[in-house]
Amino acid sequence: MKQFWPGSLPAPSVRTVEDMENVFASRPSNRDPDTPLYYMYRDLYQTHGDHTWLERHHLRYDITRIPAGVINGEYTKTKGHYHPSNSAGVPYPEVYEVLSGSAYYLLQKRDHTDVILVPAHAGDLVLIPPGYGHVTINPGREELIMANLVSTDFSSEYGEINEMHGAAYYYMKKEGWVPNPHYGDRIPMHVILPLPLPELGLVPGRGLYGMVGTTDTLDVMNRPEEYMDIIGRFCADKKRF
Ligand SMILES: O=P(O)(O)OC[C@H]1O[C@H](O)[C@H](O)[C@@H](O)[C@@H]1O
Repeated sequence: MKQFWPGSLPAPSVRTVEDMENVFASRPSNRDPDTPLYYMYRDLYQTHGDHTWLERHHLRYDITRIPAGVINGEYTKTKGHYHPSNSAGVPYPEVYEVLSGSAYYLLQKRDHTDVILVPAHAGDLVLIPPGYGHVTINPGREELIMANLVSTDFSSEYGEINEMHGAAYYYMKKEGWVPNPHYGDRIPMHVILPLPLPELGLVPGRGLYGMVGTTDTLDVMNRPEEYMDIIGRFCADKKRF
């Protein structure tokens, strides 16, 4: 972690097998419920000036570590959640950066009409568009380390993902992508590659933390309604899986 975060890190929040048991394709019966699955280092800043800037812009920078692993045949992943809407009625977006390893970002529209897979590698930036629930899968053999910038003005919503036993697809070691039967008919899956979105300041090779304290348009995180044409361009670039 030292190469991604200078100095000390706060104690992480940990998701365990018990926290995740209802979102896997099958309940991980052979694992100690206290087994840690991933680690979230939240609300990070390097200087007091950065902290003030982040607070003033209602933003949070986090790092998450997802060790490689397979639980009951399924690759390790985050629990998954949706974001609520802001005062303009538009759900909050989020942006991720893969720091190390590789990731599958599985995004799904709240009305279950669309599923988008974004495969990403170290250096890639991935926008979670407003209205898409999201799960991050570690499909590799290496630990996945990723960062995110997100608004501090909301709490993630887990209810629907819990009720549906996870996202619309499970990524299994043997079978590959398996539709979650709780969603009924198979929802079409599309692929989008991580796209540079220079209008939002999202340019590959430039770290997310590098945007802290600058005048770049991280404004999208709290006022997505002002950037829907740019976000629409990202979503329109999808190819049938
Ligand atoms: O909330 P989960 O579904 O467990 O997903 C985990 C991720 O969620 C959000 O994006 C947080 O900002 C991250 O810090 C965290 O790593």
